[in-house]
Amino acid sequence: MQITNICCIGAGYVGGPTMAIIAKQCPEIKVTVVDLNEARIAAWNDQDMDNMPVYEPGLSDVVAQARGRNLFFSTDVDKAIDEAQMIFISVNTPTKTYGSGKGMGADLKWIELCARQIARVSKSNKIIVEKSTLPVRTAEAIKDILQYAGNDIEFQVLSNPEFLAEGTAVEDLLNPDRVLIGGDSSPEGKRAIESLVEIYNNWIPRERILTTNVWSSELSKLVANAFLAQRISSINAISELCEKTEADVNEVARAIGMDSRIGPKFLKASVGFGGSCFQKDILNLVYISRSFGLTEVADYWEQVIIMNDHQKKRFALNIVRKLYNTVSGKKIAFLGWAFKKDTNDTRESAAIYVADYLLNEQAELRVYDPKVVERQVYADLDYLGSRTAEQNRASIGVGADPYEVCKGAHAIAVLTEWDEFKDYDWERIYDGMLKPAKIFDGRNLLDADKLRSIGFIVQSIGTKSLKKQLVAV
Ligand SMILES: NC(=O)C1=CN([C@@H]2O[C@H](COP(=O)(O)OP(=O)(O)OC[C@H]3O[C@@H](n4cnc5c(N)ncnc54)[C@H](O)[C@@H]3O)[C@@H](O)[C@H]2O)C=CC1
Ligand SMILES: O=C(O)[C@H]1O[C@H](OP(=O)(O)OP(=O)(O)OC[C@H]2O[C@@H](n3ccc(=O)[nH]c3=O)[C@H](O)[C@@H]2O)[C@H](O)[C@@H](O)[C@@H]1O
Repeated sequence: MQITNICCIGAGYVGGPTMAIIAKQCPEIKVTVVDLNEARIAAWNDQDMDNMPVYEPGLSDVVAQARGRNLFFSTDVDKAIDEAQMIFISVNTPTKTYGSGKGMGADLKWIELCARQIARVSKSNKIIVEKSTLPVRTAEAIKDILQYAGNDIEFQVLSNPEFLAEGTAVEDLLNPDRVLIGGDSSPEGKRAIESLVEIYNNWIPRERILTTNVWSSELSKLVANAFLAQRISSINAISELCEKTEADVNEVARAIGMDSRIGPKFLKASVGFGGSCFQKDILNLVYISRSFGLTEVADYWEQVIIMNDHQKKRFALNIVRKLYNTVSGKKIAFLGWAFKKDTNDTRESAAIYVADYLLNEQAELRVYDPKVVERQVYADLDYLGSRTAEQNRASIGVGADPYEVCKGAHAIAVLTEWDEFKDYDWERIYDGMLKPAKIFDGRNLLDADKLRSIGFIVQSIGTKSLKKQLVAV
């Protein structure tokens, strides 16, 4: 089927950028992105590109090019469903916070609501595309709901998981390693797969478009994220060993990464991975494995999360230890709050958990992040529920000037690897701090030797310098 009208339910970090790129690359297809969240849709439609709800390098240009031509953002979900031949479901699938599977399984209520709405509104045959990350066999539930709608409409359900990383979404979407499409092996299923292949084939070579059965596609997405996160937990585990042995984790990562069987990517030791997906998707994998009675499999993958939690806590406790075992009333400046650079997304950011530990120790925190606004920092802490909103606001401040944020601080903690941090006037920052001025670099981002020559005491993750500095402290 030649697709000329697409709708995407969910205008978030995936729905927005993904559809913007399809609209850019396929000017003959009308793409409508819908969401229940009116403020979000208004922000996507804002003429001032600085107000876009998702910050991604290069995205505002893509949206500016296609919006109003063949890319539309709307809250009229029914109308968009009715008109579309192909409907992407790109809604949130967070970890469940209640009932059975609480804290482990994916909450699929928004997926089910979409399926019911599609079943209710549709008057013509449609291809439904799972873009959200879903537990394996979710397509079965979606099919059930659609089939029992009783309206004699033919629905094909495809799985087309998204592999973009935030901060590089535009680049990843324009030039993906692969596109994965899972579908039925029936003639109708194959035709549906082919319709989606044709869309991607407008800019992605056919050999990079992989087609599989639905279940392999659904499961591959969870597995890809689990493997990526596992590499980070592996190198973070080694970072702790490096600190005890005077090995340098950067050197170890380089040495092992040059083995082509291991490869150099995703070996950067850090304060711990964050983001909306790694933890949720691994927990989901663990939950599914346990539900099949696969205890060893579940335990194996759960360790990736346990190690990540340990790394975040270890970083925070180290700050306390190096500030003479108390941070009560001490000012600590946070550089970065986003879960990685080049995004305004803070979901599951390591910064939130490090802040929470330090606030429990009665530290006074000041935060600077180039893209995260004050209300988001408060919302993230309030969501944890560790203390009241008033208490959070009394002990953490957010500033728009990094020099002001660092002024009078006992220590600086680098939580996000924003490039601009490297280029600051570090002598000026040093002059404004209490002495000894300490930097805890959770991203191994800064030039530690240069900072030391200024007078800072620098603690990086997994480097021998940590031990040497210990002696100095
Ligand atoms: N954030 C990322 O980088 C990636 C996310 N994913 C997956 O994509 C999915 C979406 O993730 P994000 O875009 O980050 O989530 P998000 O939370 O940014 O966006 C989801 C949007 O769906 C809307 N929504 C929920 N139910 C709705 C309904 N019934 N009708 C209309 N709109 C509805 C919400 O209002 C929200 O704006 C998740 O399953 C996630 O695991 C996959 C790859 C990358
Ligand atoms: O399903 C998803 O949501 C996406 O999850 C990740 O993308 P994302 O979370 O946006 O960003 P990553 O670059 O993977 O970084 C995740 C976290 O790991 C950290 N990280 C990454 C790499 C590394 O070597 N070390 C490290 O600590 C980052 O700082 C960040 O906190 C995957 O990389 C995407 O392929 C996937 O589509």
